[in-house]
Amino acid sequence: MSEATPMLEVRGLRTQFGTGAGAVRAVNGVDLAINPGEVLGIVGESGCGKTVLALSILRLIDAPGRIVAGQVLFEGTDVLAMRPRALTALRGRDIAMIFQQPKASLDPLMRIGSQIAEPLRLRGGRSRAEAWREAVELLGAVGIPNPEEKARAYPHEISGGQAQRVMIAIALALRPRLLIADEPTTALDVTVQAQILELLRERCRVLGTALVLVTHDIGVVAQMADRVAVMYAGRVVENGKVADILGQPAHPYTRGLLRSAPVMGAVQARLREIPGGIPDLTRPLSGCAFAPRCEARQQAGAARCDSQAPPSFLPRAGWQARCWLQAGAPQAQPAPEAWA
Ligand SMILES: Nc1ncnc2c1ncn2[C@@H]1O[C@H](COP(=O)(O)OP(=O)(O)OP(=O)(O)O)[C@@H](O)[C@H]1O
Repeated sequence: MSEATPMLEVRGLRTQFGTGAGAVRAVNGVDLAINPGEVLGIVGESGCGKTVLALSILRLIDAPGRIVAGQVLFEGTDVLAMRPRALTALRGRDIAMIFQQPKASLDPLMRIGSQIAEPLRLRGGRSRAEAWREAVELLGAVGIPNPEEKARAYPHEISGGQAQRVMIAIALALRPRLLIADEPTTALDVTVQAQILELLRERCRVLGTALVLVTHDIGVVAQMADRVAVMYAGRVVENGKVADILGQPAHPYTRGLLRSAPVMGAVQARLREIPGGIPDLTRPLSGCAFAPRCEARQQAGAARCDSQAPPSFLPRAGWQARCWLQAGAPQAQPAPEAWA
């Protein structure tokens, strides 16, 4: 962790889904911290629990899902214990969220200007005219051409990229302290993805909003984030500064992700997928969840990997990795209890 006091702390979070086959442990003991104004990337393969973690932070998990343990402390107050009224006030005003499918998140029957103006009027105390004027300004700030005219358009009249720009304007209209963006560019044409990410980072920087960016693409993390949490099978397996972790990953899973994606313009001869798939999350794990796919475990023949879940080690201050065999293990110290 950096020395800053975290704005949001997730402690021991567990979210499960009841299914006929047993409880899916989608988030299985996550600890995380987000500092004011920083960009935290959450990365991992499909199904490793990123979306469920993001939704759990805002208590947006529907049945058969249930948060079964943990705390989500926003500026010291546990979101999981908040009463409905406080929770409603928190969402959108303090913490906002944007999703993968911008068009599905917009109201098809409402002009886009009104969709931005509404929260400004109802929750930001603006008059109708002020809210509309600000909505037009915000459309301009997120790069919508002819914002006055576009404010009167309906969602079906704009492109997917423009819809995501509108969602960013809506999410940031009330200047939240934290924005959670779940794969915000996955549904968009590749040509606009980089522009939208750049816009997101720029708007958050201007407003001093911290950003949690959920992505399966470690290249996006390299481009955007200050810190990264790498998730595998419902857990954070490595967590720290992007420069440390992408420069010298301690966890074999992080190394596998890096090998399977082009990063920071590095010239790579060949991309290699990590063989195998994520484990069945209904089964209790006896050792490291990644052990069956882990090259380092195969080379070292470490039986401990199969029988004991690794605690967090600290390769360096502010850097945690859950691996018995991590690079630099001799210097690595077990993490304090809160992170173990
Ligand atoms: N409603 C649900 N019922 C049962 N299982 C669920 C439900 N929603 C999610 N899961 C399971 O929880 C696990 C984590 O899913 P999650 O969507 O968080 O993964 P992800 O890392 O965000 O992947 P993706 O990038 O594909 O969205 C998966 O095994 C998924 O099948």
